[in-house]
Amino acid sequence: MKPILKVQHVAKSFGKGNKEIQVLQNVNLAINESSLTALKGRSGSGKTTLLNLIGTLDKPSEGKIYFQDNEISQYSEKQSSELRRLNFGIIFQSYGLIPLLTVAENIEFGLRITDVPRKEWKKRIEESIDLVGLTKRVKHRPYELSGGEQQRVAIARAIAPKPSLILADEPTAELDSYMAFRMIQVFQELTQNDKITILMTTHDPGILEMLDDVYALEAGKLADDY
Ligand SMILES: Nc1ncnc2c1ncn2[C@@H]1O[C@H](COP(=O)(O)OP(=O)(O)OP(=O)(O)O)[C@@H](O)[C@H]1O
Repeated sequence: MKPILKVQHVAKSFGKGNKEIQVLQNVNLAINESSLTALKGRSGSGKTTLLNLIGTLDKPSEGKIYFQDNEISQYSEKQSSELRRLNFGIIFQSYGLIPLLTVAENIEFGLRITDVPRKEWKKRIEESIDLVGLTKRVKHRPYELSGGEQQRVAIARAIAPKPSLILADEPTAELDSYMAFRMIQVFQELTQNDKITILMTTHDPGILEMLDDVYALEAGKLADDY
């Protein structure tokens, strides 16, 4: 199978001089197209930092990242935002929902910036809300929802445009074990039916066996044995 995403010898440090913190060291990954992969590791091991580098939200200090054979770690701000807009769906730990908009409007807002034709928006909104099981909450605003429901809206917003790559930071953190299982099943269906590649971070040992690949980060390095 062909990797859609390659991370080669990536290092990341923050700060300078004696305040420098080395967060990632010599990370190498090859993520296959249409696979569901997790990065696991303790809090502070560098999972979010690595996801941010892959999502072109930050640049590595060393090494290269390729998406569909393009070296995206070299992209300008403009190229990066275009790449994210058209190819990536990002689920942040903080959800990033817009408080004044309803569930459906939040998802529509996500679709607006993509190249999905307007006539398809309604169907995409309905489908994605149905997939995350929030049909009865369409007209609610984020503050009227539980943390887990908000997390599912963030998932629906990322999947509605059917991007090539979904990067999901702890997408099941707020969900109970049944709902976490359901969401991973949805991710499996997206990889199989829509050829979407999904890279997620997780702490949850209960879902690891549902994934195609699991990489373990330990203090900024990929563990040999995972
Ligand atoms: N902008 C930054 N400046 C300085 N240090 C940072 C910055 N971002 C992250 N770090 C440090 O990098 C380390 C890894 O953080 P990161 O958020 O990637 O870990 P994580 O594995 O995602 O943790 P968690 O599971 O708690 O989200 C932490 O020690 C953190 O303090």
